[in-house]
Amino acid sequence: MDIKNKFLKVLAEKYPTRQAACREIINLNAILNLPKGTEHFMSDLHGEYEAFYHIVNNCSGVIREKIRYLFDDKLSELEQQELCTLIYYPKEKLQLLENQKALSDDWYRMTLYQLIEIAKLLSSKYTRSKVRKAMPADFSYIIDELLHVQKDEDDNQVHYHLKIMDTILMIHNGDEFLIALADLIKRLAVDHLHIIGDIYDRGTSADKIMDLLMAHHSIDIQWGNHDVLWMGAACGNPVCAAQVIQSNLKYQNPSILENEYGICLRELVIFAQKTYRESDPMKASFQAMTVILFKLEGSLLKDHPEYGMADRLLLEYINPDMGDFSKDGKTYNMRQTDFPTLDESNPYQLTLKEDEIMENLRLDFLHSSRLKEHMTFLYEKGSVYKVYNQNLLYHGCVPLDDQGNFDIIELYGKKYKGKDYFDYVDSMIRKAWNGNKNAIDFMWFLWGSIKSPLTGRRIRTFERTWLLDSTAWDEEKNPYYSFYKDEKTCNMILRDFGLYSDQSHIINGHTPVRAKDGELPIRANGKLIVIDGGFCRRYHDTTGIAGYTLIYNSHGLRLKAHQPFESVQKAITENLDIDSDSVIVEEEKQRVMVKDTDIGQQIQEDLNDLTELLKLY
Ligand SMILES: O=P(O)(O)OC[C@H]1O[C@](O)(COP(=O)(O)O)[C@@H](O)[C@@H]1O
Ligand SMILES: [Mn+2]
Repeated sequence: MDIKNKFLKVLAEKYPTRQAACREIINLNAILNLPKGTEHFMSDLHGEYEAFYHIVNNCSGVIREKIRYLFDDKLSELEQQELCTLIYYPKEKLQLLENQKALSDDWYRMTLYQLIEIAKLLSSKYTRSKVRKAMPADFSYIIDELLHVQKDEDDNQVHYHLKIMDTILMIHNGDEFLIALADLIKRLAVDHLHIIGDIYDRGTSADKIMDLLMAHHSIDIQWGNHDVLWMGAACGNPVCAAQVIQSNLKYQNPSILENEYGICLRELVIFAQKTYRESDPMKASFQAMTVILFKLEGSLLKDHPEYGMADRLLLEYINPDMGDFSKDGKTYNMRQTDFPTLDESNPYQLTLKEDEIMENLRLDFLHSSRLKEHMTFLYEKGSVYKVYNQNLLYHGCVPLDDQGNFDIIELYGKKYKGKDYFDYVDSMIRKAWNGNKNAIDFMWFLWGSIKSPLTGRRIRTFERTWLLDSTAWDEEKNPYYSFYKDEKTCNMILRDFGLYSDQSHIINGHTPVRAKDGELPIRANGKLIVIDGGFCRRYHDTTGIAGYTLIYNSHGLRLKAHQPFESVQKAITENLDIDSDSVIVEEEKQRVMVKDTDIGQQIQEDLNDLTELLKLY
């Protein structure tokens, strides 16, 4: 038997009769002709758990739009807003309403009815089976019934549904039912979530974001430079670990290290207080860790001349006695002038104590079970880039040369560019997780190099931390960031990744969009979209808004520009939502259906096989 017949024989086991095959063909064809599910794109979450949690709950403003669409002439602005909050935070809002004695059977009846209307609207573009699978198991039968009211002559169905509602209320199951409906609504509003990198650093609670992402029904992640830094630390790279600790100390956020990931700073704090003049323990620890960081960085870069980052060997230019820094005939004053552990004849050597402290910290990263859980998830759902429904997603850049051509990167006797380079980097990141020493070291290159697809900048932590003269802080950017405004460049990149369609876009994170200076997130005649979510509070002054998220549904692409978020507490008590303006990036001439998507392609292949099988029956 040839391979094809063998395959059909296996398929025949699944569809043993002509009718079984026919039924599947009809079902699959039906699915192909439904509108595509909604994709949401977010990036640069930077540990801002509350703002992220809110955007996930309000589905980038989509819930608000649906409520307006259904109830604008029936409910006041305030009532609509209350209903929104109830969907976003059902448990908390119910508690609040109960405290205010605002709950009654009539309220439940009216509210549950409204929620069912919203769920009906959102479920209309999915198959009944898919919607049912999305329902919380305890209520799936009842919700399924209620979503499919059919009017008959005597209104029997309506009567039947009223009875269902009465029973729910009689046995005081209204809260659970309401929560189940609110969850279903949010689940249906976003079919798939893309996170285009930088979950970690700056904000306080990246770990809580990770917990939330792990509970999401459908998600992919493109690693950002900050994520890869944490991944490097979790793989056992001491330089990555030192950088993670240094920047979290800078942001006065030792809690994520100590309380969430069990990385114990005690030894470091005691050592720093004993060794440095600074009296504040956190500041002293920051100074001690910064010195350790640049010593480790120097040693690693000396081991790896192939990274081309020797310009980062900077400790040797410090004059510890003068407390200044001289290089290339220029002398700079320094923010830190106390260097008790720096040996001028051997500046990159850790002292015995520094080495002992750092080794213990490195082991803490390596052995933290919560970190392992989160990193395993990042590895499973993540990659350097993703091609999804004809779009290309990545965090940083595709390295280009000064002429705007793909830069050729030579590593270990091989040359890479474009997609091949991305694939190489992806494989190195995975090797690091499997303990390959060279790959573990490489994680530092990916954090700091102008040729790293995740970073694309010459990272200058040394200058930014220590030199007072801010003209030395500028981080040169990869030429990509000037050429990516050209449609030609974007098309060149897309083609390299096998994307030739007019509907293809590059979706990029990493760079805050300065909306207040009139900067737009859309580049290259619409071919490239930068969607830094701008969750990071520290950047709000520079950008003027909180940032952007992107929505791709069957009608096209829409950007949502979000105003800054106050707090979950205020959202619940005062119904404060994030105000979001919608900008249409591209409207599809024809509605995009499942048949036009990646899943549609798979279904079409299944259909072809089934049609072959049918011929044999
Ligand atoms: O603004 P901070 O937190 O001081 O960090 C500055 C550093 O972060 C970076 O901006 C990288 O972070 P992003 O990827 O979020 O831009 C570096 O370029 C820079 O050295
Ligand atoms: Mn970034």
